Formats: sequence, C-alpha cells, structure tokens
Amino acid sequence: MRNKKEEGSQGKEKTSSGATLGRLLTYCKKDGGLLSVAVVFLIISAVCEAFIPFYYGKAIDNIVVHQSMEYFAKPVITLTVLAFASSIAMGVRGGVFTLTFARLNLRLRNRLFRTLMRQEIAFFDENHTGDIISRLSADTTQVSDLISQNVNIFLRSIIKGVGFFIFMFGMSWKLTLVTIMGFPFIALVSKLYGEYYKKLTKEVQTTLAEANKVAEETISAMRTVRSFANECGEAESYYAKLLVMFRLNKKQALAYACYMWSSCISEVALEVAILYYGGHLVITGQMSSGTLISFFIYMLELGECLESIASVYTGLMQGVGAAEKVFEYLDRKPKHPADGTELPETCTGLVEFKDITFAYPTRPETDILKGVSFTLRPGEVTALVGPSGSGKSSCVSLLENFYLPQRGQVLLDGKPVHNFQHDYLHSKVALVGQEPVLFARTVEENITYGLTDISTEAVIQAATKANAHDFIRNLPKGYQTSVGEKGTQLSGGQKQRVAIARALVRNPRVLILDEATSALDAESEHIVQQALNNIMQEHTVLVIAHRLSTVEKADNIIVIDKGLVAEQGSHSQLMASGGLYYKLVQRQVLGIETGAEAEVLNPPEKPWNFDGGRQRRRCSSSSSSVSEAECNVRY
Ligand SMILES: Nc1ncnc2c1ncn2[C@@H]1O[C@H](COP(=O)(O)OP(=O)(O)OP(=O)(O)O)[C@@H](O)[C@H]1O
Repeated sequence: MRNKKEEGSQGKEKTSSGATLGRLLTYCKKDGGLLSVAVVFLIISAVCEAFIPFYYGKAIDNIVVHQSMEYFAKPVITLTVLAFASSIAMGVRGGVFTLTFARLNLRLRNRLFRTLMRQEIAFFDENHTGDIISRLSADTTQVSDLISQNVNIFLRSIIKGVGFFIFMFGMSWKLTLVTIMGFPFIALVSKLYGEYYKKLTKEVQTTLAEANKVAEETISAMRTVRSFANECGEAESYYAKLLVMFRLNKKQALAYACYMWSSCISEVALEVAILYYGGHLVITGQMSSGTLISFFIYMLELGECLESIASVYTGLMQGVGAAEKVFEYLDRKPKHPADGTELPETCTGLVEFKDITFAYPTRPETDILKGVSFTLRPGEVTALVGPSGSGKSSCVSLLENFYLPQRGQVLLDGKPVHNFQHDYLHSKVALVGQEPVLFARTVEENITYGLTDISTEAVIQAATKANAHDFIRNLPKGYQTSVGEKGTQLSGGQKQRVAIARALVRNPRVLILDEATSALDAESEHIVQQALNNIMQEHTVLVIAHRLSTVEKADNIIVIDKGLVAEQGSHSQLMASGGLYYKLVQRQVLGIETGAEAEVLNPPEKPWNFDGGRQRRRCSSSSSSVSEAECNVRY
C-alpha cells in the first residue's frame, strides 16, 4: 500500500518535472531556427566522434597484422579528418546553444518582471523583496544556464552513446551484453541521486533567499543599523542563515560523495569484466586485438556518455527545481488586477468613501476600517486626523486603489475607483507621501516619472509651483542632476518638493498629502508648507494632518479613531461640540504648557497624529526659549 503511494507521488513528480521541462522548451520556440542549426552541428560532431575509436582499432590492427606504414597511415589520416571536423562542429554547436539560452534568459526575466509589476500591492506585503529578487536573478540564471548546458550535453551524449552502442554491437554482441548488464545499477544510482539533489537544491535556494532577505534589509537600512550599533547583531543573523544553508550544502556534498563512490565502483567493475572476457575472446581467436582495443575505447567513452547523462539528469533536476519556482510567479494571476476601463473626459474630483469596511489581506481577521463614510469635495481641503494606527493611511491606500475594501466602495465622480483605467486614475489622483521615495535618476526623470512626452516647460512649471525650481536650478547639473539612491543626495525638504512637483506635473484633480514635518527643519518645513498652500485651492485635497495649523485651516476635519469616523466638521464646529477633537486640541495645548501633564493625558504609545506628541516632546525637552516660542506659534 505504502509502495503504491510512493509510486504515485513519484509518478506525479516525474510528470510535473517533464511538464516543466516541456514548458521551458516552449519558451525556446522562437529560437527554433537557431536550435536546429545547433542540433545539426551537434549531430555532425557526435557522429564524427563515434567513428574515431573504430579507426584507432583499425590503425592498431594494421600495425599488428601488416606491420607497414602504408596500411597504418590510411586510418590515421581518416581519424585526423574526423577529429578536425568534429571539433569545428562542436564549437559552432556550443556557441549557438549558449546564444539560444541567453535569449531564453532574457525572455524569462522580462516576462517575470512584467508579471511582478502586475501583481497587487498585497503580494508585495506578503512576499519579501529578497525572495522576489532571488527568483528574478538567481533562479532565472540557474534555469537558463543549467538547461542550456544540460540540453546541449544530453543531446550530444545520447547521439554519441547510440553511435558507440551500434559500433560495439557490430564488433561483439557478447561483450556488448556484458556491458549492458552494468547499466541498470548505474541508472538507479543516478535516479536516486537526481531526485535527492533536486529536493536539496530547492531547500538551498529557499535558504539563500532567506539570507539575501537579511542582507538586503540590513544594507538598505545601514544608517539605522549604524545608529543602533547593531552591525554585529546583523552579521550574526546573516551568519545564522548562512549556517542553515551550509548544513544543506554538507548534505549535498555527502550525497555527491556517495554518488561518485558508487558510480566509480560500478565503472571499474564493468571495465575489469570486459577486459577479462575480451581477453578470453582474443585468445580463443573470436576477436582481433585491435577490435578489443576499439571496443574498450568505445566502452570507456560510453561510460563517459552515461556519466554525462546522469549528471545532466541531476543538473536538469536543479534547473527544473528553479524553473518551478519561476513559473509559480509567472503563473500568478493578480488577485486585484488594475484592469479598469473607465476613461471619462472630465473629472471633477468628488471623492466618496461609502460605508467602507476593510482588512488587509495579510491580516484578514482584523478590520482596520469599520463602516467608514465621508466625502472629499472639489476645491476643499479635508484633514484626516486620529491616533497612530487608526486607519488614515489605509483610507489613502483604498483611494489609490492599492487594495479592495471588503464592503462598501470608494467612488471618484460617482464611480468606483477600481473601474477607472489604471493610468487615468493615477493621473487624476496623486499622492505626496510623508517620506517620498525618489528613484536613482535625474531630478527631471523623477518629476516626469511614469509619464512620456512631458515638455521641459511643464516640468519647470510644476517645480515652480512646488517651490522647487530655485533649488533645482542651483544643483550642479540643474534638472539633470542625479538624486542618488532613494534621493539620498537631496535634503528631506528638497525631496518633498520634488515629490510635490512629481504629483503636480500630472495635473491631478485629487491631491493626497501626507504631511511631513518630523523629517524637516523649520526652514524646509516653511518652504514645503508654502508650496502646499499655493496648490491647495485648485484641487480636492486630502491631508493626513500632522500639524494643527493645517487642521485648523481645513474646510472639513474627519477624526478617525479605531477604524471609525468619530466626528467631522470644521475646526470651530468641532471645538464647539466639545468632543474628541476638542479634547485632542486641549491636550495638545496643555502638552506644550506642561510637558509632564501631557505625558499623562497623551501617553506616547497613542500619540495623536497632529504630531503633537512628538513635537511636544521635542519642545518640552528643550530648554531653549526659541524652540518653545516656535512650538507655541505652531499650535
Ligand atoms: N500593509 C499592511 N498589512 C497589514 N496591516 C497593516 C498594513 N498597513 C497598515 N496595517 C495596520 O493597519 C492599521 C492602520 O494603519 P494605518 O497606517 O492606516 O494607520 P495610520 O492612522 O495612518 O497611522 P500613522 O498615523 O501612524 O501613520 C495599523 O494597525 C497597522 O498595523
């Protein structure tokens, strides 16, 4: 019963490996012409090689029997020509195969990256960047390299092996039978080894991805690592992951040693048996000594072919293991595809959140928003306030169509946001994040990110509105200055203004601003604020407010608490009603006046998102009268 089960699973494994290989080959369809050329040259070289030992035998027989240079020279010239032709053909075959599989690599990576770009945001929440990069680089390389080398070697070995076998059979069927008897053992060893190696390779790749994850996270956050002096800690975590991989590598080494041991023993046993029986045939006059030498060379070469086929098998299994991982991503259909089609000519920018209930796909059991409804009107500034973790950024993610709510709808001009064509939606709704991400490109390329055919005038106009034109002009190469990885060569305020320009150049109807204050000094903050004041009137604006000054000015304030709209209205209305907002403002004012009291009223683990807690702590801890005055002015 158990055996049947095992057979079943092995059969399934076999078919799935075969299917994966078949699918990989379909990826090479476009290279059919090139592959045919490679195969033709492969056949030429293999056939030439198959004849060479035959002429060795002939040459030796001619020396032994005729003992004349004339008889000896003929087979030697023939085998020289064969060897020459075979090496030329081998070179062409190798080059064409390498080219074909470089093309396969190109296609695989291109498709994989495009598939990744289509995935929903939740996919990137679930899968670590290191894993994804490892599929994109290491796995695709392994697929094309291994498949390229192995398909090449496999075909060559098969053709040569068949040729050798025919010659051997023609020389002595009895000796050939003795040779064949060793095959099943060699085949069994290769198969067992191949299966085991495939499993180990998958595990090694997974642990390598885990190690990459740690390395990537650490290197990309090097400043944080340094500031917490955790270099050794990170090195230890990386080393721990490497050790897991090393344990697997040891298993691989042991498996390889066992494989080599068993295959070498079986080869030597076979050679001794052939020599012994062949010697008997020569002595009894059933075979010439030259033929025995030819046969022996054929047998050794056949052994090499079988070894190659065995190693090809394990190599192919490695490649198939990597290919299965690549296909897993390639086949993944986005759960929330950006496939809307609505493309209205005009957009007023009216946004409605209607009874939204939302949980993140990674934590489906926790509702982050619970029946949230509010409206953002064109020409109005709406401020979203609430404690950290109350769900403000989640509202923005839904408006950006990053996720789908479980209940309710986010409407733009009365239509669900996911119904709009992807490019259209993101040209009408633009986001300036709290810590905007810039790309390692020029300032101009960052501003026009994702757009084509944008005139320089439009870029300058957007940068001017964003209060960024002057500082960009003073950069070493102006708009053509590179901003460095993630914009590290710009200051926080400069990055923020480039990000504002990037949003404005699209001429959006809805502008979402996640106010950044903590990263900016007073001067930069003032300049950024001015930029925002310039543009607020022209759009539907949603501000995740960190500053009370912004909140006060907003036309409508929505207070979110624990995923619910606690209250909404203008500053004066909310202050008059004496509810949550009133208490919040009171706390903030009190917080500035008496730092100690504020700590009690507004505990650090639940700071309100006017940034009051943070600013207040900054101010109250400072003994400088200037900073206190600054704070009082702000609130
Ligand atoms: N990608 C995510 N996957 C799972 N949970 C998330 C994700 N992003 C946020 N959350 C959770 O959702 C809740 C609301 O987060 P959100 O970022 O919307 O709060 P917020 O009000 O914007 O907070 P803050 O003012 O601190 O930025 C938090 O409990 C957070 O842990």
